[in-house]
Amino acid sequence: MTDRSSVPAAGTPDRDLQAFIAGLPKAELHVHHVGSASPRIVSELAARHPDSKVPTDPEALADYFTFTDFAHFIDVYLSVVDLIRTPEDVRLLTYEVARDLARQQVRYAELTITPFSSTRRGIDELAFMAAIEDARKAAEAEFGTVLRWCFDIPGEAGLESAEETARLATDDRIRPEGLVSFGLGGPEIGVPRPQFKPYFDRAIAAGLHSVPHAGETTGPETVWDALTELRAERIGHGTSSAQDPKLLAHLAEHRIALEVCPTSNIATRAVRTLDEHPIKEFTRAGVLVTINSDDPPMFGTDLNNEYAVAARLLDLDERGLADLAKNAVEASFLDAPGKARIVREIDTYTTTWLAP
Ligand SMILES: Nc1ncnc2c1ncn2[C@@H]1O[C@H](CCC(=O)c2cccc(C(=O)O)c2)[C@@H](O)[C@H]1O
Ligand SMILES: [Zn+2]
Repeated sequence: MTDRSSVPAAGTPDRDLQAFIAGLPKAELHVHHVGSASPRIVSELAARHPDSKVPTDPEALADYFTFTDFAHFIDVYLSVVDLIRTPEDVRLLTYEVARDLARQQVRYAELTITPFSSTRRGIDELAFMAAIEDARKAAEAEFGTVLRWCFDIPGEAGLESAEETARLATDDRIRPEGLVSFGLGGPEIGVPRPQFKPYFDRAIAAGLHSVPHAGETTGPETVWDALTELRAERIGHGTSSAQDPKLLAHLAEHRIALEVCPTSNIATRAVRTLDEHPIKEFTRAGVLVTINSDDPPMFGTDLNNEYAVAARLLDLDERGLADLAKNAVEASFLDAPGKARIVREIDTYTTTWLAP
């Protein structure tokens, strides 16, 4: 067995609670498209492209997905991005991601996609949009899981990537029907958030929600920048918010949710250990916490495991877990009837589970 000691095992030894989580209807708000490629899909694509340094053997892949720091994680991430070369690769990846989400009883997911990374590698932009939309519609019809898109700027790739992402997200002839939000990802160090303000302004004017990553690998000032300059409605990670009580109070007062991804933070070494993760400080301050998986196969996790980790860190029972699932529904960009339907489902499931 490959050593994955940097990644925590399942968060709780309580089998009943794990079974409850497995069946709990959920919403996933922070999960990356390419970062969700299963080991099977990655191996298959790597075998198809022997020039790639990505291993084809699943055992070797687990080793390959062990990261020394955040920069190393991004290097590895981009080597997987390099495997996706045709619209059919994009369609297959998207459809398989939806299948994995459906298996975990995820009813609704906002998937972060970086279209710049694909168009700059030569995939035709309209064929790219058609591929994700085709997969979205097939997944909804076949699995009942509703997918929506967040297009993110890979900030380290510079303003050229911001311009391209804004163009693809706002041009009516190109933007896909499932697009609901606009994001910013990649390394934060040396990539100040305020420079992206004009692009977020354009996306917001076009009706998109603002959901940048911030405070994952830098301090709380980055989260403030995301709020004031990029008009963030939710924050990706926001881990360092715990260092600033005024910021926590602001997030709580304005119901700005944090998209917390505990195992990701350990795997990329943004946080040292799970026990040092500030999630408890967030809930204590009254911040709306949502639980997410980020890049699940790369971090040896899935959304169900993230709920198990949260149950341990926050000492939650079934009702507490159901409340976490409802937080994600509340913070989602689903319409009101859609939210009410999933909340009802969560309540019915929980009541039935707890009935004597
Ligand atoms: N935990 C995470 N935290 C932050 N981001 C995360 C996380 N997980 C996944 N991502 C993704 O990583 C991408 C990074 C891509 C990037 O930096 C880059 C730089 C230069 C060139 C190119 C290119 O494509 O040519 C790409 C982001 O866009 C984001 O979607
Ligand atoms: Zn992320």
